[in-house]
Amino acid sequence: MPPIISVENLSKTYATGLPALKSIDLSIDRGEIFALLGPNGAGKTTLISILCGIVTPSEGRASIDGHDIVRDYRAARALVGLVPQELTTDHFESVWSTTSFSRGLFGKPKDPAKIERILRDLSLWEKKDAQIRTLSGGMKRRVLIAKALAHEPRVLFLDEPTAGVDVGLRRDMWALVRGLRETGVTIILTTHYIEEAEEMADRVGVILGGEIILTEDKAALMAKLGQKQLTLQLAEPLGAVPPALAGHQLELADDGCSLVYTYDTQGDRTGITGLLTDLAAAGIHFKDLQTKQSSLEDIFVGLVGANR
Ligand SMILES: Nc1ncnc2c1ncn2[C@@H]1O[C@H](COP(=O)(O)OP(=O)(O)OP(=O)(O)O)[C@@H](O)[C@H]1O
Repeated sequence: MPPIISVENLSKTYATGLPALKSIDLSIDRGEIFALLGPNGAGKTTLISILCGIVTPSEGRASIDGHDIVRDYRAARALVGLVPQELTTDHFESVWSTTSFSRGLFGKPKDPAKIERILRDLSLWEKKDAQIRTLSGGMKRRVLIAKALAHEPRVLFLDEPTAGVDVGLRRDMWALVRGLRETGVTIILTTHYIEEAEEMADRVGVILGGEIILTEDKAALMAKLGQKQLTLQLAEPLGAVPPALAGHQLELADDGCSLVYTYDTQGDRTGITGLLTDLAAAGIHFKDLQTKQSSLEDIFVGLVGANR
């Protein structure tokens, strides 16, 4: 099946002369949850805004379910729901009317049962008649999601969906997004919370300085996450790794006081037992040890640092 979103050679230079996106190529499959990670100013919102028809690209092409986002704007836009980063809602409207109005904007016939379903799924039903200004920040964010879903989009863009949201609500939001995916909606989210991408995404893209520097399946990332390091603090410093230990993936710290062993937590065998046996046989004693798991955050920080 062709990808639901296809982006080719997409660039954006703002009137200020700033190149916010540089020749982006990207394909998003139907039904996947794709997390777009990147530091402030990397170009995430610009990319989403172009795909939603809010910002015009300077170069290149993008299509949503085969509809070109420029030439076939209406058809492309009708397939998309956008939950913006900032809380922009009409404060004096009720939850019900603002959500129903959003559906009407896309020319969809009134469907109170559909709106009710959306509000119930978002735990907003009890608040359907409340003015938006009376809601908490977390509820307002859910109203934005309700509005974005009102016209039954096939693709949902969530720009920083859980910024400023407490931990409990963040987990609720994750469950909600997973539920949406179950209904066949493709989800693209931007986030600064690496944990969020780790928790939810099928695939992760890293954008930096307007360029996508990596897209990878979460499974592949998990293999990277599976790396662990065991650091052994030695009782006596060493000048070099003894030849008897050459078979192990060991590195000696510069001061010779610790040995670092890197291993794969997802492998059948970590090799730790063999290492400890060989260390004892070589007469090497250690006074302390610690292990450290590399997280998606470590990988992300490493990637961003290496590409700056
Ligand atoms: N309307 C605009 N005019 C000029 N420059 C802009 C405009 N909008 C964004 N930019 C610039 O384009 C670059 C990319 O911004 P963008 O908002 O896409 O980044 P982002 O990755 O979403 O950042 P954040 O994580 O801070 O939301 C930034 O340098 C920003 O200052």
